[in-house]
Amino acid sequence: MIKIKNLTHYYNNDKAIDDISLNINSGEFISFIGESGSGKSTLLSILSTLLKPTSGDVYFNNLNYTDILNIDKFRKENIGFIFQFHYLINYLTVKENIKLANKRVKDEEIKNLLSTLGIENLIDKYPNEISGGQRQRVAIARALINNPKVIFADEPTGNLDSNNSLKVFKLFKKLSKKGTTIIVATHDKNLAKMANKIYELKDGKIDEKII
Ligand SMILES: Nc1ncnc2c1ncn2[C@@H]1O[C@H](COP(=O)(O)OP(=O)(O)OP(=O)(O)O)[C@@H](O)[C@H]1O
Repeated sequence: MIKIKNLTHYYNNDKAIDDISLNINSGEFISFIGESGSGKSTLLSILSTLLKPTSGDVYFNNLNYTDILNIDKFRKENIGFIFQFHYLINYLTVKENIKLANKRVKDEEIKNLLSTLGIENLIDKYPNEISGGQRQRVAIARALINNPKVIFADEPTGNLDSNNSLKVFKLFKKLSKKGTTIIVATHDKNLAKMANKIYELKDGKIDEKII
């Protein structure tokens, strides 16, 4: 589904990604681990179309990223983003925040999704009225509302306690079993183990495939 060929990225003269080639199949749950600065965020930014690599190619179902004509449409149709910091809008309710991703979505669908995430009772609350773990689940709901084919999650549990972190990774596992491709960067080796495959990055290279 995602094919990475000889991907290299420099920030000025510093090499952050060093000639990575990799294939990711549809429905796979992949974790990238590695020390701070090893290149995880850079790699996820490139794979999720947010950053153009210095050289190399990324294909999504054989479509080269460089050939995407309408990037907003492509992202909306294919990609869900989850970051460490949730970026919810404080003056919008949970429901309104989710509607930002899709104005036409029905309230019923939002309710169903929130219910799978165990937070249906928060639908009319504002972000500052709910906990950090709940906010992260709202951000995940927002990423899921368009049924993306692939979800990119960069340190999605970085500000969550272990219980909420586990819930998030269990949800990823469930989604991948239903066919969504999940690509996560995390520092947490134990959580990373819930993926089908773990790749360790070192100095911008894939150092080791753990599973
Ligand atoms: N915007 C930027 N400008 C310059 N250098 C950058 C930039 N972003 C990252 N880097 C550098 O690129 C390398 C890889 O960083 P990256 O953030 O991808 O690693 P990471 O594994 O995600 O780290 P962390 O776990 O701390 O988020 C590091 O040497 C970092 O300093």
